[in-house]
Amino acid sequence: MTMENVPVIDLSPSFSGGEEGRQKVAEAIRAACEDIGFFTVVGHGVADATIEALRRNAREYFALPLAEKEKVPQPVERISRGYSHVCSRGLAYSTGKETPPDLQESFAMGPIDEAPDDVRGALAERYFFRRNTWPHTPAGFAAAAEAYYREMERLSLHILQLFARALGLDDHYFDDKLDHHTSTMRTIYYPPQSEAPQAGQLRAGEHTDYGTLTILTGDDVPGGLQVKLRNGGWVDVHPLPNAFICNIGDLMMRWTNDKWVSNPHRVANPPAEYAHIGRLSIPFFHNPNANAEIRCIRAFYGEAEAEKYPPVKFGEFYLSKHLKAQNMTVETA
Ligand SMILES: O=C(O)CCC(=O)C(=O)O
Ligand SMILES: [Fe+2]
Repeated sequence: MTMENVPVIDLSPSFSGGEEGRQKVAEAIRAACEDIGFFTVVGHGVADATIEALRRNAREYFALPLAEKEKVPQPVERISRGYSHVCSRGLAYSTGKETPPDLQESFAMGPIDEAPDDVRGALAERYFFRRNTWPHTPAGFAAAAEAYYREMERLSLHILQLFARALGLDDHYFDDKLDHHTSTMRTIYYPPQSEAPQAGQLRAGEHTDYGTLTILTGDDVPGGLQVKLRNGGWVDVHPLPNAFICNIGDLMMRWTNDKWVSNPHRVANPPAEYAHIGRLSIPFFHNPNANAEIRCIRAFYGEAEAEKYPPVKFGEFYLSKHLKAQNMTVETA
């Protein structure tokens, strides 16, 4: 890895620049994904007002008393819906590491669309297509989150098509693996730290994301996102105004037999003089269909190079990591 900073990529030529524009943007994405695994996008076409409306509602929500926030709790299946309180998860557990839990609270949602036929009535419907539920206050939270989620659906499909091109595949290679996607979105609040964290405790422990692509807006404050370099060092990722930070998840690594890296990242604690500042961040985790089979693409292995990962069904792969991050295992009954 040679990049020490997250590159900024203007997506506008990929919307309006025809074949040449798409190719140019795909090349820039390929360079980032073969290296640091993170890139910032501008020219994405999402209106500032859509981003701001969700950020405002999320801030209002997290400022409510705990009892109010707990009125829409995370369901017993421990899936990404509803409110999760501070210290209810540890992202480093998903990598098998023992740390104190993460200093964050969140409110999560999943697909707005209904379960497809191949999932309806199966366990996967309960885990991936459970209806979203919303608090009464702030009154605009649900609408703002759904409008933003719809924009993320559009943008993530566009970027996945650029991924396909960047990998030398047909632009639509991934389309049929994503047409009933199971993406989730979390509004996360990292509260001010009135006490020093425990040894090894972070706002978000070191991990890689489990899906295809994460698209994030976050406050640029001390105690923010950091990405791990190959030499073991950490570099701060500074969100630009009205831009999104993108990073690839484990599935891109599995599909490409490690040609693309899903890079470890974490959210650091603020230094003591900034410990009174909370941080809001909103990752959209793009995930494929529950039943999509994730196996190394033929072009990425050959005579000399074996497939590094056995084929997995996305739903099973995801649940095992997601539940591990909460010290849980999959319930199969
Ligand atoms: O809050 C952030 O900036 C990153 C959060 C993150 O990496 C995650 O929740 O997977
Ligand atoms: Fe992450």
